[in-house]
Amino acid sequence: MTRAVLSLGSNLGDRAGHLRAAVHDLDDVLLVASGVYETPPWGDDDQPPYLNAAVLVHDAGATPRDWLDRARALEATAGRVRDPDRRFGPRTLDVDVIAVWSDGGEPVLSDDPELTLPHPRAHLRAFVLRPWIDIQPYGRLPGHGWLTDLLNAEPLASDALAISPRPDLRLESN
Ligand SMILES: Nc1ncnc2c1ncn2[C@@H]1O[C@H](COP(=O)(O)OP(=O)(O)OP(=O)(O)O)[C@@H](O)[C@H]1O
Ligand SMILES: Nc1nc2c(c(=O)[nH]1)N=C(CO)CN2
Repeated sequence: MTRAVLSLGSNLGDRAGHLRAAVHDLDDVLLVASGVYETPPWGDDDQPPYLNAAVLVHDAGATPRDWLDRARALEATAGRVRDPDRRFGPRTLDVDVIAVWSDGGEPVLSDDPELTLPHPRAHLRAFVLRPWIDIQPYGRLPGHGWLTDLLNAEPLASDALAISPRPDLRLESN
């Protein structure tokens, strides 16, 4: 049995539609969805702004690997095409497995390149932590500490200032 935080991002096509479709697809495991945020591109400036959100999901039978498979399936449904020359380039939908916890609430740690847990760049990304803190205000990023501390320290504090809530684009929560 595992819980996971997944991060959702889109900056191509019907951005809000891609996020909504992903959340709809996760309906059977969804505990709560964050607000939607407009965020400047991170890691590759020459692309449109993203919409980002985060979800907390739970499945009695899911292994950590099942969450990755589910994330990939959601990206495929959104027609994501990978450009090998642009690692952080534009995409219809990006779903990352940010952190996973076992039944007892212990964080799952992994250095497997196929599924690194927690996600190796989550602590650098205000676009991940800002939505996440909506749904877990007392949340901790395993190995890095409280979300509040991470978001209130540089460089993320400055990045967070450039993030705009989009209350007009609410996602469904169960
Ligand atoms: N926690 C994780 N969540 C999602 N993918 C992961 C994770 N750890 C390792 N990966 C691997 O990373 C590879 C690249 O994933 P992807 O193409 O989504 O990267 P990206 O979204 O461009 O970059 P980033 O992972 O930095 O957001 C995938 O093949 C996947 O197996
Ligand atoms: N703002 C923002 N920037 C990104 C995002 C994302 O979801 N939001 N995803 C990326 C993929 O690695 C690269 N850069």
